[in-house]
Amino acid sequence: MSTEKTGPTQPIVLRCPDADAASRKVADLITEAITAKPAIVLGLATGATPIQTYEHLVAGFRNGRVDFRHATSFNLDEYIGLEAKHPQSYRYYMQQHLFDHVNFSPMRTYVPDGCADDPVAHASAYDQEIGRVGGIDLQLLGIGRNGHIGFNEPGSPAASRTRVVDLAEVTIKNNARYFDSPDQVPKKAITMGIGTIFEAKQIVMLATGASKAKVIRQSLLDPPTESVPASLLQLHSSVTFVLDEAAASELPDEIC
Ligand SMILES: N[C@@H]1[C@@H](O)[C@H](O)[C@@H](COP(=O)(O)O)O[C@@H]1O
Repeated sequence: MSTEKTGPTQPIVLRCPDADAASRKVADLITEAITAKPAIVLGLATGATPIQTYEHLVAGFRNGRVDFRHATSFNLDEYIGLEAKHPQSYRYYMQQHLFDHVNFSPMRTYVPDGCADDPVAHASAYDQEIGRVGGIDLQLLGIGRNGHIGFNEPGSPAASRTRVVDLAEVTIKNNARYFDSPDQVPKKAITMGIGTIFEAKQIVMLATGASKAKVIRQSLLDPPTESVPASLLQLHSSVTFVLDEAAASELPDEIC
């Protein structure tokens, strides 16, 4: 793996041989951050991509390398209309892949409530809660094929806050693989805003697989634009893209 600042862009790019190495690298970055600040505030992501990272963190917890006792976490997003016990809810995902296996205090794992009576008020309270604990120290991100981060679809304002959003057609189609049929995919979600994400002190973007290669190239090399939300990350002062070879395959050699 090689490390280098990219030319015209701000992010650091770490290119790893495969998805497992990239996932392990992200788990190591999170472990180092928790070791440096046990009462860390983490921003966490869902999707297929970070599953292996969570597996490495669970293994690290079991062998005593990482301790979540004093940590707090805020997840990026949740589908509107899915209860915590719905197998496709992001709360369920987080319990299944991380929270049920490590020693986070259950009082300090925040995921937006997709069944809140007043989702608009809930989203705004979620944003305030992040501020109340002092902001996110390290935010983990994945990326949608259209460049979305969290559920900030193309066109989301750079200054947006945690809010209720409509999912893009392509996102509904893509996420349909997790549901019995496409019409079961919720059409709305609560997501941290791009402005909320930008307040994190450090951001780690994990992307693996050839299906992410084009949007990774756009995000790192094209001028930052709200049409590709992840490209706005070029404007953040502390972003690391951790990529496997496949996701990095459209980047010029000099970047990695
Ligand atoms: N809201 C999530 C995002 O936070 C995630 O980054 C993205 C990519 O998912 P995957 O890792 O499965 O490609 O999909 C979802 O829509």
